[in-house]
Amino acid sequence: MAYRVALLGGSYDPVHLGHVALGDYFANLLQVDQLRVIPTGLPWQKATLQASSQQRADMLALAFAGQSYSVAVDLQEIARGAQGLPTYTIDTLRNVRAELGPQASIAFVMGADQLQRLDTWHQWQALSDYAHLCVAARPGYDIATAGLPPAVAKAFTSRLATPEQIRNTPHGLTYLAQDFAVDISATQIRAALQRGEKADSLIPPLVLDYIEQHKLYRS
Ligand SMILES: Nc1ncnc2c1ncn2[C@@H]1O[C@H](COP(=O)(O)OP(=O)(O)OP(=O)(O)O)[C@@H](O)[C@H]1O
Ligand SMILES: O=C(O)c1ccc[n+]([C@@H]2O[C@H](COP(=O)([O-])O)[C@@H](O)[C@H]2O)c1
Repeated sequence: MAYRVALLGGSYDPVHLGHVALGDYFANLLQVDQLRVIPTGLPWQKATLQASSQQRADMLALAFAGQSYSVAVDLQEIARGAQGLPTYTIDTLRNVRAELGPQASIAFVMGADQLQRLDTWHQWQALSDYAHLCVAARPGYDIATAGLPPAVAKAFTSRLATPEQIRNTPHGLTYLAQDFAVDISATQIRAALQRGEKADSLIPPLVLDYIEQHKLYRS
């Protein structure tokens, strides 16, 4: 049987329980051999990040420690960022495809907020040449295809598939987890921490300890 991996890219400033739930959801749905979490290096569409690359990677490892499935933190985007190269998902997918070979099932996971702006991503129409696109609904973001840019709606709905089809195909299909509903964002957490609140219902305990030890997000 071909190798199966789900990729979960993000800024993770900081990682939160929404990310862990997202990883759990698709790791189980797709019965992956590995969940690969990939912190961005230079996320060109985001304002400056507060935590360093090392800190974001450290927090990710703590957040996903002890899951029942295999998890790896992939530092390739941080390495490219250190060379001054912007983080383009297409580059990451090309690298993972070259690493795992043509038969592996590779699923790139994102939230509904990113699907809504997928047509702004670098070479977005080529993403499906390398991976499946798996999207989770997110409170506050309309996932109905009528709310998507027409080209995204067309590309996404024409390739909708079942989890089984995604598990058994290398790339090119889409999936929408409409029942996913976790109302947590890193923006909300940064604001809470800045106000001196603990945000302990939103962040894994080991990540909260790390944030306190390193005095992150206080200003
Ligand atoms: N609560 C959530 N529900 C569904 N998807 C989510 C959720 N939180 C994050 N994601 C998805 O996880 C990926 C990484 O998200 P990111 O690290 O930017 O977190 P964020 O909470 O969206 O951060 P910020 O508030 O700083 O924009 C993105 O694809 C995003 O859509
Ligand atoms: O490739 C792009 O141009 C691109 C543009 C915006 C976002 N992304 C990716 O989408 C993922 C989630 O991004 P973010 O900003 O929500 O953390 C992360 O892996 C980013 O690198 C990718």
